[in-house]
Amino acid sequence: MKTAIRESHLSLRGITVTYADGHTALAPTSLEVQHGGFLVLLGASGAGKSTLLRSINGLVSPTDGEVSVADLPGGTVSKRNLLEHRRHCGMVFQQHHLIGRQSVLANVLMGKLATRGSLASLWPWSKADKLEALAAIDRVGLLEKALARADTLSGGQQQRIGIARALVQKPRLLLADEPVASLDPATAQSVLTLLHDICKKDRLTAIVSLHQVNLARMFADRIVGLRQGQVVFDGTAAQLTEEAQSALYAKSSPANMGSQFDSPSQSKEFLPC
Ligand SMILES: Nc1ncnc2c1ncn2[C@@H]1O[C@H](COP(=O)(O)OP(=O)(O)OP(=O)(O)O)[C@@H](O)[C@H]1O
Repeated sequence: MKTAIRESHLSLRGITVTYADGHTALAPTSLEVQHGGFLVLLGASGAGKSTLLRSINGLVSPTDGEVSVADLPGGTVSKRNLLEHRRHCGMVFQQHHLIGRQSVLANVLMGKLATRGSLASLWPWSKADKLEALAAIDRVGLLEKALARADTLSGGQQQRIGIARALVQKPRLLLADEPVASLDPATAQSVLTLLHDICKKDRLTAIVSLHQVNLARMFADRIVGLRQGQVVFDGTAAQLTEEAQSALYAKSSPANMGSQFDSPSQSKEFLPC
């Protein structure tokens, strides 16, 4: 087990999530995630992709199991080191979670609160902080928009700013929950290309949930397929045959999961990690 933790960036062992209403969204799930990999989570709506991502950064407390991170003091994520874990864990959301009436720069600086604590927002940002935020905005190609209101940007531009906000945190692990779900196909591909290129250049470990199988095939080093809370596929894009893809999105429920999974995914409130 120790060897696996040393070689992996992230180890999930028997992570299980049953929500307060009795829904088991994630059956016991174990995964070893290697350093610097670009792992894509696929699965139909309600399969448990967001639940898995949120279990990793502690936005959801697993009912059972543990998450271990190679470079985290203590190794296993617990209440004691959760904040430290989140400092190194950037998150990109489907709906950006930008504050529309604030400037792009102010939104990106929010990413620094993960490393400084929320009280930092009570004091003016230092010049060094602003320069770092501007550098992150430049990396996503939107420096000329730094002083524009966030709500004047297009959806694709807003998602680029969401990426810049995660980057300013200097994460080691980047989690992205359907980051391109609300974009048109061409914009989705260009935003995902940007995210992929940055992760590779900075050697970030990335776990990205997607609905677009074609994009997963294009960018993933590894695809993990979830179906009704269980891992039913784990392999490369080449190994995801048409048959495996059909099985991943098949409608019928596994016998042991019951009808609790028939309801559509509910909307959820996310918080930055
Ligand atoms: N807070 C919650 N309370 C109860 N059930 C929940 C909660 N959040 C999610 N669920 C349920 O858990 C299951 C998995 O949801 P989850 O959002 O993880 O799936 P998903 O694969 O990310 O779906 P989507 O692609 O639609 O976002 C679904 O049945 C969903 O309704």
